[in-house]
Amino acid sequence: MDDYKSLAFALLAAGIATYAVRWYTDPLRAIPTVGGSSLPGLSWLAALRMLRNGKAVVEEGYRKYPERTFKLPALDRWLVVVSGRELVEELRKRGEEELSAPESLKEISQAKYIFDPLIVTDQYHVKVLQEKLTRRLPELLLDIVDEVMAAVQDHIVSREDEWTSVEVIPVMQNIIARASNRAFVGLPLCRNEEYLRLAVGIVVDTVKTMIVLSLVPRFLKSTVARFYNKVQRNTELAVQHFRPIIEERQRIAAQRGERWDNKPNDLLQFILDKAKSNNDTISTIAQRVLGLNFAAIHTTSTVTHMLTRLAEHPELLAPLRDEIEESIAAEGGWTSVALANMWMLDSLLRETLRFHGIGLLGMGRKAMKDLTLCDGTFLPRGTIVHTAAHALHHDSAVLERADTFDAFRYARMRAAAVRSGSDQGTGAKLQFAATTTSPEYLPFGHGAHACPGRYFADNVLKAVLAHLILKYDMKLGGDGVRPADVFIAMGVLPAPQSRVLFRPRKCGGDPGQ
Ligand code: HEM
Repeated sequence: MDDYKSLAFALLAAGIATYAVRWYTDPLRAIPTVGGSSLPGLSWLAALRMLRNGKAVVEEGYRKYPERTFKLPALDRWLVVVSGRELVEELRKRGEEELSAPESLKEISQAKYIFDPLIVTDQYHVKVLQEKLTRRLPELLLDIVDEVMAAVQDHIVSREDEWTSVEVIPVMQNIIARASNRAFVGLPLCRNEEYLRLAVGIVVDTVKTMIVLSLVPRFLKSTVARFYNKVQRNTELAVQHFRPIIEERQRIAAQRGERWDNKPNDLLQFILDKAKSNNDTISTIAQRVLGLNFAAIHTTSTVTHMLTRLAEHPELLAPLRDEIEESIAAEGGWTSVALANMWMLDSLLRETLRFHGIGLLGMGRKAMKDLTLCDGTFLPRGTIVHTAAHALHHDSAVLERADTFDAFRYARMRAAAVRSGSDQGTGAKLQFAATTTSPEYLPFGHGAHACPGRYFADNVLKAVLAHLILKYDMKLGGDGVRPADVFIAMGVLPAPQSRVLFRPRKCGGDPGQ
C-alpha cells in the first residue's frame, strides 16, 4: 500500500514539476498578462472569469499597454493581443508564411475536426464568393429585394393602425436566411422551411461544436469529433435537399454544355462550375454552402442592433426614408447604385459595426514560425495574435466622441471628405463595405484577408433595412430603453430577447414594390 502511495506522490510531484518547468520556460511568459495571474492553475480561473468580464479585461490591457502587446487567459490557450496603429499595420503587412489569417481561422474554428478535409485544404468557395458572387451582385439584387419583401410579408404580420411586438433575432434570422439563400441556392430551396432551419441552425451548431472541441485535449479531439459534430449531421441533412437539385443541374449541363441559356445565376451554380475540376462530392458542396450560410446569417446580430437603435431613436427614420425614396426614384428602382447612394443608411451600418461589432478582438493571425514584432515582442510558432478591435473602436483619441452612438457621423465625414477633396474627393474609405480597409476600423478585418463577404452583406443588410424603414414605423416597447448588449467571452451579442414594435405606415410604402 505504502509503495502505491509513494508512487502516486512521485507521479504527482513529477507532473507538477513538468508543468512548472513548461510554465517557466514558456516564451509567452515575457508578455504582460491582464485579467488575472499567469501562474499555472490561477490562469485557468482567470480564463473562467473572462467569460463574463472579457470587455473590462481587454479595455484594461488596451489602456495599460498602448502601442504594445499583452496577453489574456483563455480556457485552452493564451490570447495575445496587440494595440496601436503600428502593430495593427504589422499584422496586415506580414506575409502569409509569417502571420496567417486562414490558418488562425482554421485553428480557432477547430476546422480540422469539424469540416471535411477537402474543404480545409481547398477553400475555393471563398474565391467563388469574391470573384463570382460579388461581381454578379448588381444582377442578383432584384431577386434579393424580392425575397426580402416576401419574407417580411410572411414574418412581420401587422395590422393597420396597430403596433405589433416582434422578437427581432429569430425573425431577422429567417429574413436574412431567405434573402441570402435566394442568391446562394435560388428558388424554391430558399423558401424550404426544413432547409432554412439547417441554414439558421448552422451558426449555433458550429459554435457549440467549436467550443466543445476547444476544451478537449488535442489527442482526444478526433475521437470526440466522431461522436459530437453537429456540422457533419447538418451536412448529411442538407445533402437530402441538395442532391436532387445538383443532379438535375449536372444532367442539364451535360446535355446543353455551353448552350445552357437560362443557366442558374446563384452561388451553388458558381460552385458547381468550379467543382468539376475538384474532387468535390454533393456532401462537400453542401458543406461549403452551409459554411457561407454561417457567415451570412451571423449578420443578424448587426440588423438587430440597427433595428433597436432605430426603435430607440425613431426621429432617425424620416431622413432615412427621404434618402431611400430619393435614391430609388433617381435610379428608377432598386439598383446597386441606388443602394450606394444611400449615405445615411450606409453610415448607420458602419456606425453599428463600429460601436457594437461582433467581437472584442479582430484580425486573428497565426504565427507560422518564430518571429519578433516591431515592439520587440517574441511570438513562438503557433501563437495566435489578435487586435483589440472593440477597445480601438471606442477610443476617443482615434475617433471623436467614440463612446457615443452617432448614426450619421460617417455620412457627415464623407460629405466633409468630398468638400475637402481628400480620399480623391469620394469619401469612399468611409463606406460600410469600403474596398480599402483601414487600421482604425476593423469590423471586417484589415488588408488582403479582410472579409470577402462584406459587399454581399452590404447589399442584403441595406435591402432589409431600407424595406423595413419604408414600410413600418418602429419604436421600443416597455420603458423605451434599449436593452444592453451581452458580452460572452470575446463575443458581443444583442440582448437575446430584443423586441421592436412595428406598425405599417399609412401613407408610406416601398416605391419599388
Ligand atoms: C456584418 C457582416 C460581416 C462581418 C462583420 C464579417 C466579418 C469578418 C471578419 C472580421 C473576417 C476575418 C477578416 C480578417 O481576419 O482580417 C471575415 C472573414 C470572412 N467572411 Fe465575413 N463578415 C460579415 C459578413 C460576411 C458574409 C455575408 C459572408 C459570405 C457571404 C462572409 C464571408 C467571409 C469569409 C468566407 C471569410 C474568410 C475569408 C478568408 O478565409 O480569407 N462574411 N468576416
